[in-house]
Amino acid sequence: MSRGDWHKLDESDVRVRPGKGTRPRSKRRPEHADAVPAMVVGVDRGRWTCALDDDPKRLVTAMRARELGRTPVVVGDRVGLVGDASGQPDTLARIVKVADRASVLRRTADDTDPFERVVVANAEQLVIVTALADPLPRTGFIDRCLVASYAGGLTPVLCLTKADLASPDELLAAYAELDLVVVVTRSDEDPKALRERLATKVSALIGHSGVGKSTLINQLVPGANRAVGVVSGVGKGRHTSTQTVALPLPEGGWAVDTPGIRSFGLAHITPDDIVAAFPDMREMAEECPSGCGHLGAPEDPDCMLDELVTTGAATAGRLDSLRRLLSSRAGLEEHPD
Ligand SMILES: Nc1nc2c(ncn2[C@@H]2O[C@H](COP(=O)(O)OP(=O)(O)OP(=O)(O)O)[C@@H](O)[C@H]2O)c(=O)[nH]1
Ligand SMILES: [Zn+2]
Repeated sequence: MSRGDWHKLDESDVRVRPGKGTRPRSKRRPEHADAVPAMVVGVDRGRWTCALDDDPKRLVTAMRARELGRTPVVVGDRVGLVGDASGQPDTLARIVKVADRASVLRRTADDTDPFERVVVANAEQLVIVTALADPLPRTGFIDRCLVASYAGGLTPVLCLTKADLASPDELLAAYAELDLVVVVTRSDEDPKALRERLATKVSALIGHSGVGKSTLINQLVPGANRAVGVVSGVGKGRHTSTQTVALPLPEGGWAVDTPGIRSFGLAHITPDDIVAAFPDMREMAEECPSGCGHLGAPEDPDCMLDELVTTGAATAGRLDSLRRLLSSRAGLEEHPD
């Protein structure tokens, strides 16, 4: 908002980002000065597998301390452990602290579900795995993943698999204006570019069944033994694993496999959450009427983002790309994935 506009301010103009799950929790917790730091790498029926000091060789099984109540603790969470953290068989540590999250990959059961679940915490990247053929790529799915990553504070990486079957050119053109990191892979070649992209970082991988995500993870993580399924019809495959799990990369960092997650409800995300991820647009969006959905005419005829194109600050293609993402959020009734 420019200075001259101050007199137009009303309370609804005061923009407070709705931190939601990312807000620091203020619940009173006992101090545990002796707690040791660890990262959650797996969750199974009330037991959390944690890597002490992020070391994949020092795994400890833990339970959630009573004082944490029902605080969700998910893969990627940075926790503090007390009790027996030796990792010996039949020992159990206790999670007494959960650090504020730097990013969250959330989902809801569908767009109308008011309950959102964090599925991965603190991932720096979201790798959106999409096959170029068999099954055919779905831009609706890619767009929804992009929205979820922008809103959750993750950097999206588009990974186009099965390049031996089809050319990536059409998809690359469709996403060119978004400045995405794109890597193209095929199973008969080492995924070097992706490997380099993931090194030392925590990255969540998401993709429809059959796109080759398990094949990729097996290439990236020796010994991961992710079951490779058989594609049977468009987007259908065999599901062998359903647990989200962080797998250690030989280069350092973690690949978080999210086998059960193939869709996102985006009900909790506002248009401003998405625009905030576009540094060249967010300032202008502050000039928009309050409640602007930034879609442009006819939905938002007074949206100021068109001004960026008029003045040459952004290309029409880039604004169109942003608006396509915004409408993938707005199109609540259409939920193809
Ligand atoms: N032609 C070709 N086939 C591939 C490639 N990558 C994977 N496939 C095949 O695609 C099928 C599905 O691969 P998966 O790795 O199981 O796919 P996924 O995404 O893990 O699927 P789910 O295990 O069902 O979640 C398998 O038959 C693979 O052999 C590739 O780059 N090219
Ligand atoms: Zn607007």
